[in-house]
Amino acid sequence: MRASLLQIDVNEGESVESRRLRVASLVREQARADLVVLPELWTTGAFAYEDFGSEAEPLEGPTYDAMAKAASDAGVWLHAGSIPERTASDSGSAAGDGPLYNTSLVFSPSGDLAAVYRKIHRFGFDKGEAVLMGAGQELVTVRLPSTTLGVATCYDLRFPELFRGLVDAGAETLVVPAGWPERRRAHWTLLAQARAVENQAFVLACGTAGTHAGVPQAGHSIVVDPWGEVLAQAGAGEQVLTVEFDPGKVAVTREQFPALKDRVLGLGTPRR
Ligand SMILES: O=C(O)CCC(=O)C(=O)O
Repeated sequence: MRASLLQIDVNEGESVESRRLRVASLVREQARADLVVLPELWTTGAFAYEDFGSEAEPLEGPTYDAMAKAASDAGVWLHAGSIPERTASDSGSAAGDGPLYNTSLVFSPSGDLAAVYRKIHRFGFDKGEAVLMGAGQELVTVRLPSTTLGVATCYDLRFPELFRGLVDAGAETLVVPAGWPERRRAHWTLLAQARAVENQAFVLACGTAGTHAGVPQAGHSIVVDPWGEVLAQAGAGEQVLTVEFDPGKVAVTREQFPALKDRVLGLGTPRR
């Protein structure tokens, strides 16, 4: 399986529209890949909180259209990263009045929508995304011909129980688009390796480059195998990180070192 992670430079010097066009043409150039992965909130920038409202799109908005077409033009599975999604109000009366979500879109090689994942753990504690966006409620896996993807977004990487849920649902390749900041880059690499080792799964973690809203981005997108080995890691700038890997290695690793089978569930709370 050949995967290309597109570590996009997200900065205010480029309009959302130009970036969308540029990213679509970069996706089209990856026709030799089976799977292409984009970062979190690459239209606005994950820290550009002030733009979330004005740049939010309905699910089937301009980014959806551009990415569906790019996926089918290239004939690739495309995890199109995430968009700030504007939902309809609960009453359904006026499209666009409901909560925002940090929503990931996955397209099949024919450009059909294969999955939608709304980020479960919102970043910012009591500000930023945590107050501006709603929380997703559902774990999402996507069946590809050679592997099952489990999808998560950025801050989700810190919550191992989410990944265990994905593994229980059959995930073998964990895909994590992110807009991770440079100041916590060490955590990014460490957590990507930890999620791979503990779940005996591939981790494909794709971040952004550049600086937006005054926050330098970590870049250093990373691909880790089920044994925790780093197969490839990007540098700091915009980069296409391409790797080939054998998805069959997940089953082999889980068979040869069957730690997942030794899980003890329902341990409860410690006795005082
Ligand atoms: O957990 C972190 O350090 C970064 C998380 C983040 O930037 C995000 O989820 O947007």
